[in-house]
Amino acid sequence: MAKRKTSTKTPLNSSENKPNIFAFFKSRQAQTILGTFLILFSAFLCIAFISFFFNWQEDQSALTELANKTVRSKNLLGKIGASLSNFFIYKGFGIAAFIIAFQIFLTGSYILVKKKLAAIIISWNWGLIAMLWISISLGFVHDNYAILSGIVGFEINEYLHAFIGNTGLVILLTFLLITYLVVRYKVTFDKHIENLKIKREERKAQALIENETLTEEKIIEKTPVKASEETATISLKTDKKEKSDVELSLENLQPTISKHSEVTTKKEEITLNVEKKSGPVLKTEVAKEEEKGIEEGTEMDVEIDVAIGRDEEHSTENLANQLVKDFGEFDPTLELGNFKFPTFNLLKQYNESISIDPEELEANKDRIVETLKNYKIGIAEIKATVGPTITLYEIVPEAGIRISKIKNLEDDIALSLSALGIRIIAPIPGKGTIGIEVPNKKSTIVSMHSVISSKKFQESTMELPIALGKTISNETFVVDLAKMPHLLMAGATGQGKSVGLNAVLTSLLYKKHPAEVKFILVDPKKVELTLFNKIERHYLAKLPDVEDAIITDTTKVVHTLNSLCIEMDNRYDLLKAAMVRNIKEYNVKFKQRKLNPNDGHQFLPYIVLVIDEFADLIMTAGKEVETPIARLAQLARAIGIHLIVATQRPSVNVITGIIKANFPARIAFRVTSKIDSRTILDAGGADQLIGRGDLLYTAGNEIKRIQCAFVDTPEVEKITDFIGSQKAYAEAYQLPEYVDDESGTSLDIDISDRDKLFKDAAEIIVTAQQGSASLLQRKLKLGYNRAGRLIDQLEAAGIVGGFEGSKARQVLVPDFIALEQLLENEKNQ
Ligand SMILES: Nc1ncnc2c1ncn2[C@@H]1O[C@H](COP(=O)(O)OP(=O)(O)OP(=O)(O)O)[C@@H](O)[C@H]1O
Repeated sequence: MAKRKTSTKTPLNSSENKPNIFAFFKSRQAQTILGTFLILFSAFLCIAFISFFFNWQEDQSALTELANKTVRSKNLLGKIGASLSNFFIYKGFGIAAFIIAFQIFLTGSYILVKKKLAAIIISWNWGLIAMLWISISLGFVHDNYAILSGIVGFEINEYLHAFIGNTGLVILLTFLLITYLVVRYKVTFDKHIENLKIKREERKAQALIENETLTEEKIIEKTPVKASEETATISLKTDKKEKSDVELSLENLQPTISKHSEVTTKKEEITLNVEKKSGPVLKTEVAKEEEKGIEEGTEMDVEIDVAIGRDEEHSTENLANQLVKDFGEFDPTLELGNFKFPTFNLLKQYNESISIDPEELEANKDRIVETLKNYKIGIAEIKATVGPTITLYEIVPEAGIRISKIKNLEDDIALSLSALGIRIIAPIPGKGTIGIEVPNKKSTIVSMHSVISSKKFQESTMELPIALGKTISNETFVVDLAKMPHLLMAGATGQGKSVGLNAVLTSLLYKKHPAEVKFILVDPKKVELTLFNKIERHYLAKLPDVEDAIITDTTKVVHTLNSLCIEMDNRYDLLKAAMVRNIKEYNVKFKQRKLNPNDGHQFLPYIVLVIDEFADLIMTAGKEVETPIARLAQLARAIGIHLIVATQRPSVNVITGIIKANFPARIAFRVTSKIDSRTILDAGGADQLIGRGDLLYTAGNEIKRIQCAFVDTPEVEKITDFIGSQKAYAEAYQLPEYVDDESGTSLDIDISDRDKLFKDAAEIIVTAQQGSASLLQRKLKLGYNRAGRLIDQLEAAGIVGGFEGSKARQVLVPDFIALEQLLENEKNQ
């Protein structure tokens, strides 16, 4: 029973299995197998075809005896390869038979990537047509080589030749080729004709744009004829862009086009797609244009976009460029265009050839060697470099000797050498040697003349170059004050500090035009810097309504420092408005006329604040000077304010931590104790200097020993006379006004006690209708305290409302007339 049941079910199962076999052929597995087979078969054919071209004559006998095992074929793929090739090439289409291999490959790939059957059929159609055409053409060109055209090509060619002759055949083949290209690849002549037209129009438009100037643009906007020309140009460009989009899309879609007649409809669809793409972005504009009755919305939208972009570019760039073209770059030195820099002959020349007695050298060497030997330090090598005031003996100790041992023996070695000013550098940074600096018996003066006239200084491109003196190897030492960015100088009395300051100032006078740098000189001793009074209207900066440009009074120093802080804030505002990071970039932009002077922009000179005898100031004014100095030192570098602070007493209560932290560049002349040396340099050594301009310089890392250039008072006098006798500015550079807290009174309500800028402030506040202290700070160039006090007075006068936290105060006076009335009424009361 059971058996029967099974047997009855079998036919049913077999009928169900049938569609399953078909299903297998339809499955992806079968498709993958078929696709792979076709691709490999195409490769097989290709190899066979290529091989056939080389061996077809020898293989003829093999082809006739296919079944005979002993007859071998020379074809790489044997007899099968040879006979397939013979069939497709010789008896078929010649060289064009490769298209068959290619079509098989394409079919295999299409199956693998699941392309539709229709696509495969279309591809075969085009392939076979191309194969036929090539075969006939080759038959025509090489009628002697049947292998190239195959028998099919050869025969058809012969047949056609008999009917239409050679010329007819050429015409027919050309026509067929063009038809093929036109139908298959949509090659039309109008595209080329259009391209030619567009190119010509573009050239015209380009010429038009190039000729446009700023003024012409304005005319274009006003004149409808020219405006339409511009529109025409842009629409032409747009047309071209749209076309290329369509072409691209068509190419991409080509394989799916099955009939020639579909081409036109497809093209329409694609054009629509392009419009849809740009649609959402420009939707509102489309609506606007449609309202105006313009049919082709997209084209107009793009036009508007392009026009806006171009206008913006021209208005900003061209204005600055045009100004530079018309007037050249802004020249800050123009006002004193005839200013002459001081000449070299104002500086005294000394005999500067370094001469050292060889005996002295030898004796020093012997003593060094001997002294070190006493401490059991062997020397492998010794080398001497003779400088203007000292000679450096470089020692390479014997292997195994610890450097710290030599360092510890510094005092003993100095004693043995019985000379002042021995400094031991163990090891010399960057070298593996130990340096012992020994003063020369006869020192040479380094003249200011020699350092100023040196190539290094004259050709320097630094912002604020300072020729400080000469190094131990007799090279001119030039540093940039702008990079330091602030300098601390210390040294006991009579060691060359004032000469050092003069050297710094002289360097700047020789290199910088009065328009480029301004000095603020603070000299509590009242004698050192007085000579510079003569160049007040050229190089000095001072507070308004102050008699002397050189500041000697402590209260004035406090005012000046606070005023500098205001100047610093104002400069930062200018830099911010100009969107630059530092004074250098700002001035470059200003010179290129990219900043409008009507917006408050002006060329900014560097400001160098020199304070001699800083200790005196700290003793008398304390925190009052320390706070603004620290603030300036912290922030002023970017806006071109640089400080040079000199002191006799480098003790910790003068050079406080906060000052020290902000003055990375330091110069130490000879000091009296090691502690002082440590305070100024964070290292010993300054106590070992020999004085008379012998100094140690550090910019935060390595310490360098320099012989300061010597500039005497008569020389400085000559220089200041030379400059002072020339045409000057009307007055010294004006610093912003500063009124300190104490000068205001608490009785602000009293009209007579009001700030003298009260009326100006009231007018500014009423005009702007905004009661803020920062507005006054900006407009009147005031400090925060004074602006705040003015606001209080305005409040007391009933011009602005009460304090409202972070919000600006309310302005209670609506206009100028009301303000005038209010102030008049006050007076009458
Ligand atoms: N670079 C130098 N080369 C040669 N001699 C120098 C040099 N610098 C200073 N001297 C000598 O040292 C003397 C004192 O120098 P300077 O007046 O600069 O000292 P100072 O440190 O300013 O003293 P004080 O603090 O008392 O004013 C000068 O008169 C000069 O003779």
